[in-house]
Amino acid sequence: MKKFEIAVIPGDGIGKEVVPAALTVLNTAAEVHGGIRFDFTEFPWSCDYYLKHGQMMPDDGLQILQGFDAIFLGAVGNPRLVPDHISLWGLLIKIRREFEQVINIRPAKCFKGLCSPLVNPNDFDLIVVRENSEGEYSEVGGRIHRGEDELAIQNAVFTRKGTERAMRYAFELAQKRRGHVTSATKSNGIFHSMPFWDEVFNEVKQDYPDVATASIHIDALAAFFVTRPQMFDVIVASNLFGDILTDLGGAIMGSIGIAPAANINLNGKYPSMFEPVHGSAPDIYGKGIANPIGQIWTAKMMLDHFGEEELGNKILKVIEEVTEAGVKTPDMGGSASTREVTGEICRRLKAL
Ligand SMILES: NC(=O)c1ccc[n+]([C@@H]2O[C@H](COP(=O)([O-])OP(=O)(O)OC[C@H]3O[C@@H](n4cnc5c(N)ncnc54)[C@H](O)[C@@H]3O)[C@@H](O)[C@H]2O)c1
Ligand SMILES: O=C(O)C[C@@H](O)C(=O)O
Ligand SMILES: [K+]
Ligand SMILES: [Mn+2]
Repeated sequence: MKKFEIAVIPGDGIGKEVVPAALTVLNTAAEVHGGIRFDFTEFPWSCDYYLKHGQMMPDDGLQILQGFDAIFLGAVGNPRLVPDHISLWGLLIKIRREFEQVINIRPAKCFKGLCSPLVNPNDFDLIVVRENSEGEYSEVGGRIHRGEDELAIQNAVFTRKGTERAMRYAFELAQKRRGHVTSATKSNGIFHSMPFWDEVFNEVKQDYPDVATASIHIDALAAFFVTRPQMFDVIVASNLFGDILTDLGGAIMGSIGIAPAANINLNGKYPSMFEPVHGSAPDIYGKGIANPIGQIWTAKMMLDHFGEEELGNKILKVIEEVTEAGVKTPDMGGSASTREVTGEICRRLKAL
């Protein structure tokens, strides 16, 4: 029996609804498999925790997490209680950074049974490789002269190491897929970092002559996500561009509530973290209607990471069957609850 030790952080808002749903599916998947087991250890780190303790996680939080095979997280953020930059940098981004989860992979594809808002919802199947450790997400800068003459400076940080690492990951992924990488750039408007990004891309691509490439400005690229998403295979993007593109990836699938993500530690020193693209959705929290598919598909990505691709593929297949059968939450145009969608996924998984 293979055993996986998973640290579970439901976090805030609908994280507390979709994480338990995904754990139910994971337990069902383990039953179906017969040879694996999950040990879940839950941590209450969240904005509620912050209100009680003055921090998003305890001082030794990272030390505690380090011993696990993976971290399974829901969402972080409750702007009514804690400013977003405090809560995210205190938990989600802290873990990404300290655990050197330098790549964030976020697939999007045309899904059976989903109602895409696209006029021409052509078959598309793309994956965004988001640089996850630097770029526009930086603590370098500051604010002075509070008041009328206030000034805010936010520096972006692009290292050759981080840029090249994300690009190489994208090329290697493309070699296993349809052999195409698109670089998301903005070297017409961003004077230093994006020309640098382009230079590194042009260097790195020389090492992958079997992979075709394109370099497209992020504004045009965003439009192409809507008008012809089928043109993309792998897209490599900076931290912020990748963030924005992947909400859009969710939207063109039919709902941001189904988009999955994986924060990957490449050097094996720390666990990787699995959390969907969406946030804590305070507008629907507590109604029992959050779409659990993003979190469940994220669980599938965790299984892939563990080398259990076959089981992961079964989960994805069942998710598609369930949406095709019309068991969908309201964000996808259905009327099912989180619990009903989860129950149907488990039922079909057992019946496979
Ligand atoms: N990775 C993360 O933990 C993460 C990601 C994004 C936002 N956030 C945080 O979440 C909070 C809310 O942010 P936001 O409103 O910008 O983004 P959001 O993703 O939480 O919500 C955007 C919209 O999508 C809907 N939505 C999201 N997930 C859904 C699901 N599973 N099922 C059905 N509908 C869903 C919401 O109801 C809302 O209308 C903020 O505090 C933000 O900082 C956290
Ligand atoms: O900005 C972030 O990275 C937080 C959230 O929007 C995400 O996509 O994970
Ligand atoms: K999330
Ligand atoms: Mn985001």
